[in-house]
Parts: sequence; C-alpha cells; structure tokens
Amino acid sequence: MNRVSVIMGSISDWPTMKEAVAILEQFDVTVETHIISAHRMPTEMATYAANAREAGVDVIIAGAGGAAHLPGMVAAQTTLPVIGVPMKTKTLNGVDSLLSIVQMPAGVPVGTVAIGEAGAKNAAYYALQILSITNQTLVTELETFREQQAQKARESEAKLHD
Ligand SMILES: Nc1c(C(=O)O)ncn1[C@@H]1O[C@H](COP(=O)(O)O)[C@@H](O)[C@H]1O
Repeated sequence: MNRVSVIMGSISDWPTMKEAVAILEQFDVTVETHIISAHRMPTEMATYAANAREAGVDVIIAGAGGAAHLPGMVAAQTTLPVIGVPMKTKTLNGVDSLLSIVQMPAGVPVGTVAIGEAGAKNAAYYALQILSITNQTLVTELETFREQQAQKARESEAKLHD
C-alpha cells in the first residue's frame, strides 16, 4: 500500500495539516504523521529524511511556518517528492512561510502549494495524483472525486438561477 508522510515543524501547525491527513485517509493510502523541526530537532530531521524512502514512504508533505526551512531541508536529504505547505502566520500572513519554502535552489525541488488550509488540502490531492501514476485504484477514486466536485458546482449553478 502507498505511504504518505505528513510532517510539520510544530504542533501549532496541526490545525492546518490535519486537513491534508483527513483527505489522505479518505483514499487507499497509509498515512504517518510526525512533528519534526529542522530548527529544533536537526539531527532527528536529517535521520528521518535520509531514511524515509527505505522506510517505505512514497511522498512527503511538509508544513512549516515563518522561517519555514523544514520542507527544503528534508528535500535536501531525500530524492522522494517533497510537497511544502506554507503556514499562515500572524505577523506576515504566511508570505514569510511561502517565500521560505518556494525559493529553492535549482536541483533540490520542493513542490510548493498555497498558504494555509487550501494549500494543505491540495498537498494531499497532489500526493494522491503522484501516487496514481502507478496505482490504478487511485486513478479511479480521483476521477470519482473530480466528478462529485463538478456535480456540486453544477448544483450550486442551478441554485443560483432558482
Ligand atoms: N518553520 C519551522 C521549523 C523548521 O522549519 O524547522 N520548525 C518550526 N517551525 C515553525 O515555527 C512556527 C511556530 O512554532 P511554535 O508554535 O512551536 O512556536 C510553526 O509554524 C513551525 O512550523
């Protein structure tokens, strides 16, 4: 079974990152969650990232806020796909997190999504789409999800003209 790792710099990121976990759990994948900070737990972070592929992880979703170095530092130590989720912050509205995550040097990519909960949700869908390259069940499930989403939009369109 496919495995997605959802990691975050602090427990204070959980209200955002749980949105990603909730979506992943609706699909046929195993999810693991960890608090791992590049700043506060540099040794554990390096060990985790370096061993993730061998441990059976397929995709890493990493959320962090402010000086959000976690996604980039994890990406530096693995060739697994890393998706970065910038936390919304009180001081700079998450622009600090976004810029810290997105501006990686060439050769060490972090696939960066939008700030906050919408970003966390899209990180989950993006991880599922990556996994669907080799998982036909996920292809079918994602197509069903897209159709349900379209149906809801059509219904709201119809309500607008009631
Ligand atoms: N950006 C990082 C990293 C890191 O990048 O290693 N470790 C913690 N943090 C961030 O600090 C913010 C405040 O954390 P606290 O609420 O624990 O003070 C969180 O959004 C976390 O992701």
